[in-house]
Amino acid sequence: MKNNYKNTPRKFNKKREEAKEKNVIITIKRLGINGEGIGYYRKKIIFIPGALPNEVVVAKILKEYPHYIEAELVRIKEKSPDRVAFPEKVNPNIGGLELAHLSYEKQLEFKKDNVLEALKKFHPRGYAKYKVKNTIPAPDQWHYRNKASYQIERDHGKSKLGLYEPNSHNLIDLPVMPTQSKDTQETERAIKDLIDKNHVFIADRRKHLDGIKTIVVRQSEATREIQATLITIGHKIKNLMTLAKQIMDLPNVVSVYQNETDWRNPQVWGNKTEKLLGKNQITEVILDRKFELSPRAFFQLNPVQTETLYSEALKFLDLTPDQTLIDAYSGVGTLGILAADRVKQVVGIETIPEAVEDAKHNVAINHIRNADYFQGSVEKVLPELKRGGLPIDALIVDPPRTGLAKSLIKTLLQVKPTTFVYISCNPSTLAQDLVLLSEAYDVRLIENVDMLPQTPRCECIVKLTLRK
Ligand SMILES: C[S@@+](CC[C@H](N)C(=O)[O-])C[C@H]1O[C@@H](n2cnc3c(N)ncnc32)[C@H](O)[C@@H]1O
Repeated sequence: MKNNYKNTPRKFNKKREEAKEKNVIITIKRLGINGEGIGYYRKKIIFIPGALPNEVVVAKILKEYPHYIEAELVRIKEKSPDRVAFPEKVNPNIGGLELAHLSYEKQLEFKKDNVLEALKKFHPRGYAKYKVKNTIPAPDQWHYRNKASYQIERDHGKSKLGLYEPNSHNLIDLPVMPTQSKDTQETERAIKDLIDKNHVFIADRRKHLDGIKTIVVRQSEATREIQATLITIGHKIKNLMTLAKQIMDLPNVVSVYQNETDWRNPQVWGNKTEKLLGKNQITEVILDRKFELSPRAFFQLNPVQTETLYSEALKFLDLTPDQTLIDAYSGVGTLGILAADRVKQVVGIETIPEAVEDAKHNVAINHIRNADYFQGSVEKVLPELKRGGLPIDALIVDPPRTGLAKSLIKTLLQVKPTTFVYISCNPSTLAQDLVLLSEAYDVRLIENVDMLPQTPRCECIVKLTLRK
């Protein structure tokens, strides 16, 4: 098999250029949580992205730290039977394809092991008895992402559109991204061409130039509608409206937004979002319910697996008609709306105001009468609702990668909902949260759904049972 790493020109950032160049031969022992090969060199752990367990590789040391070494794969001397060909014409340095050189079967095993390793590391009470099920595979392992968020830059008079190499300012132009859906990829590239054609400014930090910084394209799987958002540095960008009109003429585009940010903001999105043209939202359908989505609202980006994830979560919830279900970290209201006909009432909590507006609207369009959504942080709003007399007997939490706030865990250990399901996209914060939650709850079952093939990421569903 061709060694895809051998002929790939790799760009080095400054830190790497300064690093001492040194080639070493390493036997890879296992994969790290980010999918990198791990071996040992002079008793120090050495991380080699792109290398697989049981391979013998030649690696170049990039940087040596007191407890570990970062290295780059130069050549594979002994290849793993689990290695598969890395997609052609794709730069292996981009994020999102960290496991694309590993067979899919082994990717699924890796994702389960990642959960087991996190449990072993933080050892919540009784963890050895947790049943972690085999990872549910995704039917489509390529072209599944229905949202793209690409950065745009001008480099020597030519524009580049793609993703930054992890931990660097090196933007990799991405004419091909094999996990991205064809429509979102083509729309991104078409918008880039229109930016060039209309001479719309691209933001430039060094020259203090306002302009477009990021292009976000999201498509509904059900209706095929596309929403495009131009994230800009500064508000007034010359020819932006002309550009928006031309974007509206692209296939399936129904809505164009501008989101404004500034260089001080480390996040992709700024706080001001304004519709330029078209519809307010695009409509997605999940398990026969409709969901209208504003640009900033979170929504899973693998629509086929989203149905699997939510179906499994609903099974785990095991609700009864007398219960009040709290949908914590509710986004546009998905889980609560899907569960509404099984309980007395649903109360959702979410920080992003636009997502809360979407959730309320989604309640209405699905003709649901027993669900309400509140804006604010779960750690603040949940105790307020409790003080106001709301019964909290069923709870689903679906936090971001950072997991649950300690103050929220404290509240939960006092409130003790009898039905409790935790959806997590980060086994490490999940395991740490379980250390505290296992003071009052047992964990019997963890389901793992592969939402993002070719990446080390996984989505766990945990059923917590209140100890008697
Ligand atoms: C992983 S998403 C889950 C969304 C939703 N459950 C779904 O399946 O689409 C996490 C959501 O939590 C929101 N969020 C982040 N921190 C929060 C907090 N402290 N309190 C409430 N919501 C929060 C984010 O805006 C995002 O919508």
